[in-house]
Formats: sequence, structure tokens, C-alpha cells
Amino acid sequence: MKKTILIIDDEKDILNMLSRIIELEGYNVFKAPTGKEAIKLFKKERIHVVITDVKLPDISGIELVNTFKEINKAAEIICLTAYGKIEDGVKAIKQGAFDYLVKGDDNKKILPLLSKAYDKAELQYKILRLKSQISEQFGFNRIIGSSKPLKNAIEMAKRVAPMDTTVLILGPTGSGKEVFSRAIHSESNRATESFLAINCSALGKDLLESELFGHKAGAFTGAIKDKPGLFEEAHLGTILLDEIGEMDLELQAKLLRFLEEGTFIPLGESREKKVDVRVISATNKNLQKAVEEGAFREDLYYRLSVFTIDLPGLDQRKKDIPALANYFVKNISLKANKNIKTVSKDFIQALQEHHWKGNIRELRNIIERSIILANEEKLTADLLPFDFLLNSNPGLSTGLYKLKDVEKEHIRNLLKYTKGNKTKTAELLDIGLTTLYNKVKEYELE
Ligand SMILES: Nc1ncnc2c1ncn2[C@@H]1O[C@H](COP(=O)(O)OP(=O)(O)OP(=O)(O)O)[C@@H](O)[C@H]1O
Repeated sequence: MKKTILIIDDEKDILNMLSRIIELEGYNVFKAPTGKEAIKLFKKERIHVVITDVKLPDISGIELVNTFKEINKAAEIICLTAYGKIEDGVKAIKQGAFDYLVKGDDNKKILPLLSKAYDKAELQYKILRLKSQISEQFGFNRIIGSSKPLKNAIEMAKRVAPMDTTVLILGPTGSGKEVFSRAIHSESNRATESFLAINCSALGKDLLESELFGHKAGAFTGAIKDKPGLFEEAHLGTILLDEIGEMDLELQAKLLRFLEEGTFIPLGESREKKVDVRVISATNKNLQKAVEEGAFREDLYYRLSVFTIDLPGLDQRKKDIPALANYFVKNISLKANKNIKTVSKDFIQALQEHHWKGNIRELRNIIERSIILANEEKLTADLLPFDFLLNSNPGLSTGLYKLKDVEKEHIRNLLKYTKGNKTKTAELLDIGLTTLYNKVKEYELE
């Protein structure tokens, strides 16, 4: 990226002299005699540093500092004050200017100061670029769906993201709790710091305690070295405590202390540590019920649920299935090196009629399976597992009550599914091939 400087002064001689000195150092210089022209240029170009006279014909240079910072926080501003007007420089710094120089007096100071301001601006641009990359990869744009319950959840999450508030995400398994936590982190001021996630149900109490809070060598058998916990590693970042409802009561007390005071004591340590970590917790359990049953601390529940986001299960947002399916087809086929060009209507319809116990994770897996099985460039319903074809009870939903009628319909569906392959159909039915032939004859299914 070019090193770009904007100089603002209504005195032509000073403007030209300054720009010549600065251009000789390899900077790309824009010049403006008034505040208005400067703002126009500032909006159009990617400026690193602005050098502005405080006294301009239209706007005061101090006011400009504010305007520039509102338009682009990454750029830095150096103000030029008249001799004996130090108070103007102080005011400019208060408004957010990088520094000030006394006009005419400090000509030798300008280049070193400019170089420092440029380095700071460049670093700020780098952070902005990183943030936008993170947001593209993990931000809310990645969350697919336009159904009302999902939009509500996104709206809530976007609001809380920039705050440091503790967030509790409730939703059934596979509904996107981790995806939401990452999006909240990536749109927060902590975006360029770590995001660490841990599943509290996957480890026993002692191991989880050591994972979260770390341990000192000798704290328990096998603890050979000091080991920092996730809270220490996530310092300045965010931690997701997934399946928080499964956390042991003793550990809940330790977590509560951390949330109240920001401190904890690693296993086997005597001194406490202090870190700055935002906590997001998630669960598919009814925590209020767990509180009533004495399995979850009430004080911790209130501390964690300062801001709660409810994620709908996929059955509550079937409208989102086509968009989600297309998104997964595109992503997975690219990774699997398959060229799936279309998805048939009956494929989408079967997905929409299914009861999604595993929610979006299940949908993703089903699509991945279908892509692997597909021989053509199209996904069709026959690639789906059999229970998708018979999405509901074949008897009750079709008005068939007699056992014989249900049996006939079931065999017909299975034959359709196996594309008439009788050996496979008999296997699925768990009956002999001869029995199947007899039934096909009896029900006139040929
Ligand atoms: N709205 C969404 N758009 C795109 N992908 C999604 C969305 N929600 C979830 N996914 C995908 O679905 C899968 C499951 O999501 P995630 O792991 O966030 O669910 P979870 O609720 O945290 O699950 P668990 O309760 O098992 O921890 C992931 O592959 C994730 O990328």
C-alpha cells in the first residue's frame, strides 16, 4: 500500500514547501487549501497521515480532527499551530490528533514525527484488514437463513457483540451455538485476539478444572510441568463454555468467582491469577430446571444469563432449508472435488418434510453423504437415506390402517428406493428373497 499523506494549508508557499520535503521521502502527497476540499479528498483516498494547519479559511483544523476520526479511525492527524499558540495543539490532541508542531519553528521535527504517525496508521489499517477478514470468515454474514426466529437471534447477537457482556446461548444440539459465539467474538473489540471453545461435558471434573484454569507441576499425578489453562490462553479474547449445564457444582463456584472478580487459582497454586476474558456459555439443557433440581447454582445462572439468545431448532425454521442446502452443496462439493450443478425439487422437498433432531449439523451431514453418493451433477431424492422417503408413519399419514395395506405400501416404497433391486429390498425388510417374491405377486407390485 502506498504511503499517503494529505497536507492542508491555505498558505500556498507552505503547502508546496511541505509537500516537496515529504515527497522526497517517498510519500505520496495530496494537497488541499481548505477544510472542505480536504474532507472530499480524505473520503476518496486511503490516507495514512493528515498534516493540517489549525487556522483554515472555512473550518478550524481542530474541528477537522474530529471529522476525520469519525470518517476513518485508522488515519493519524498532525496539527500545525501558530507560534505561541500551544493551547491549540493541546486542544487538537484532546480531540484525538497524533501530535502538533509549531509552524516554521519545528521544520526539522516534521519528518521523524510523520514517520511515527505513519507507522501507527499502518498498524491500524492492518488491524482493520484483519478484522474484516475475520468477520468474513466467522462473522454474521456466514450465518445462513432469513426466517424470523433466526433473524431475531442474529439481531440480538449483533447488539451484544461489541459489548463485553456475558452471553448465554440456548438451543438444541447442532443449531449453531458455536457459529453464533464465533460471530459475536469476531464482531467484538476482541476480534483479533483468541477465541477458544471447550465442551464442558466431554471431560471429568478434575480434567476440566485443569483445562480451564491450568495447574502447577505436581498438582496431581501426571502433572509434570506447569500448564496454563484456557482462561489464561484466552486472555483479552473470548471463551465459549459449551454444554455449561454439565459443569460440576464445585467448578461452577470457581467459574462464578472468575466472573465476579476476574481471578482464579490454578490447581496446586496458592496465588491467584487475573485475566481479562469474555465468557460466552451455551447449552441445550433447561438451566432453570437444573437450578430447581439443585444441579446448577442459581447465582451462576443469573450471572451467565445477563443476555440470553434463543436459537431455534431447524424444524422451527424450515423456510431456511433451501438456502442452507444450497450453501452446503456449494461448500462441500468444492471440498469434495465434485461438480454438483443442481439440486432437484424433490430433494429439497424431502429435506423440508424431514424431522431434524440433529438440526443444522444433521442437515450438513445428510448433504455431505448425498454429495459423496452422487454420480451425476445433480442431487436427487433417491440419494437420501430411506427414512427421508418415508418421512412420516406410512399408515397414519396416508390413511392406511390395515396391516396388509401398510405392508403393501411399504414394500412399494422400498422397491422404488432400491430402484427395483429385490435382493436389496429383501435385505432391508429382513425377509427372505422368496418371501419377497411371493408378496410382490400377492400385492401385484410388478
Ligand atoms: N445458520 C447457519 N448457517 C450456516 N451453517 C450453520 C448455521 N448454523 C449452524 N451451522 C453449521 O452447523 C454445524 C453445527 O453448528 P454448531 O457446532 O455451531 O452447533 P451447536 O449448537 O454448537 O452444536 P452442539 O450443541 O452440538 O455443540 C456446523 O457445521 C456449523 O458450521
